[in-house]
Order: sequence, then structure tokens, then C-alpha cells
Amino acid sequence: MPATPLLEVEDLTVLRDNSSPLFSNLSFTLSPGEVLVLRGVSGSGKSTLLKCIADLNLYSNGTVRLHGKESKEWDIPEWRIKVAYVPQRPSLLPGTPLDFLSIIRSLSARKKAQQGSEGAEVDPMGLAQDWGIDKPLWRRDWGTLSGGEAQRIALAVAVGIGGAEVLLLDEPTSALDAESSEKVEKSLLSMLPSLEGDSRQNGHVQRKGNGPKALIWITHSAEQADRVGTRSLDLSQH
Ligand SMILES: Nc1ncnc2c1ncn2[C@@H]1O[C@H](COP(=O)(O)OP(=O)(O)OP(=O)(O)O)[C@@H](O)[C@H]1O
Repeated sequence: MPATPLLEVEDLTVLRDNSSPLFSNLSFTLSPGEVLVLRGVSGSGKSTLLKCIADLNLYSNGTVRLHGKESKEWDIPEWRIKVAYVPQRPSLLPGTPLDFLSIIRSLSARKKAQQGSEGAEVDPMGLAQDWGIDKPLWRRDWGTLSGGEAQRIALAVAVGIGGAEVLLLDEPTSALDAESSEKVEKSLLSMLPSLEGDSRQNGHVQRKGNGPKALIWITHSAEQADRVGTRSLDLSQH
């Protein structure tokens, strides 16, 4: 019997307001170590697909499973942590990044206490600092941060609180310069587990396996898609 996939999307259909499908009967699976790059013209439904997977958007048909279980079989905080959506514009969040980190930490601490698990953790503030974010920025309102600062902080929180198995990245480096973007790419890839028996795993990055197990990554850059992806899906064709 084949092993249960890490993430499984089956026959997912989302309708537009006028009832025509945005995409229909979309199916794929994701294994540990994979980076699925989502491509497609603007408006083809890439963000909507990530939000459906994160259970933040309704869909008219289909199933999403993590380790063989649908979101309703997990409790919601657990699903939010394990299948974490990192928005394209985190600067729309209320309060400061530090407030946000405390809320997420209390949710995940409660969960871990219930499960008695520790889980590998990367310090979000340390990680963000590696990406050029000084500590005082965590005390500023999201709305006062630049797009690139907010993106790096939101990513560091998603990775750093631990427990995220699939990270859903909505153009995570769209506001960054090329150098910062490649730094973020390398550290995200380095946290993945290795993809067994597969040569498409961004060979130059040493994998430590201390972070999320797999990524789904929206990008409009063909170069970035080549650098990070082990596989790609073009939503314009669905
Ligand atoms: N809440 C909503 N209500 C109605 N329509 C929506 C909603 N969210 C998204 N849409 C529409 O669904 C379509 C897909 O949007 P989505 O943001 O998923 O596209 P995308 O491929 O991520 O685009 P981009 O590359 O521009 O970010 C668009 O036509 C958008 O206007």
C-alpha cells in the first residue's frame, strides 16, 4: 500500500462570483522535501488555492488532507500551525509583529503542552535578524514597516514558532531586493528535509530538516521558480 502523502489535494473546485470555475478538479500530492512552485497569470487563482489549503477560503468541491486527515478532523489552531499560510501583504495585520508572535506562540505552546511534544524550533527574531531585520522593528506597528520588512518578519514567525509542516508562501520575496531574496530562499530550503532519491532538490543547498517539511511557493519569477522548485503547477492551465 502506498504511504500516506504529507499533503493531498483532491478534486478541488472553486467557483468565481458568476459561478464559472476559477479552477476545477485540481488534484496533487506533496511529499516531505518538496517545493511545489505555483505559477499562473494574475487572477488565475494562486492565492485562492493557498487559502483553500489553509482552510481560509471556501471551496465548492474537493478535499484537502494532511497525513490523511481533513482539516475538520484536526482542531483549527492545530491546522493553522501545521498548514501555515504566509500572506502576500502582512502589513495589513493589526498591532505589532511582537503582539502577533505572542498570540501564535501561546496557541502553539498550548497545543504542544497538550501533545507533550517539544518540536525543533528556530528563534524567529534570530532568523529575521539573519535576514537583515533588527530587533526594534518587532515593536513597530505592521502598517509602519516596509513591504519587505513585513514579509521577512511574517516568514520568520511562520517558520520560527515550529510545528509548521507545510508552509504556503504567497510571493514571499516579492518586496525584497535580489540579494535579500536569495538569502531568504537559501535559509528556507536549508530547513527542509531531503527529498529521498531525487536529484531535483536544489543540490547546492545543504538540508538540515529543522523546519517545515514542504513548501508551496507562489512566484512570478521564472528564475526564482528554477532556483527553489522541485516541481511546478501552472494554474493558468486549470
Ligand atoms: N473574496 C473574493 N471574492 C470575490 N472574488 C475574489 C475573492 N478573492 C479573490 N477573488 C477573485 O478570484 C480571482 C483569483 O484571485 P487570486 O488572488 O487567487 O489570483 P492570483 O493568481 O493569486 O493573482 P495575483 O498573481 O494577481 O496575486 C481574481 O479574479 C480575484 O479577483
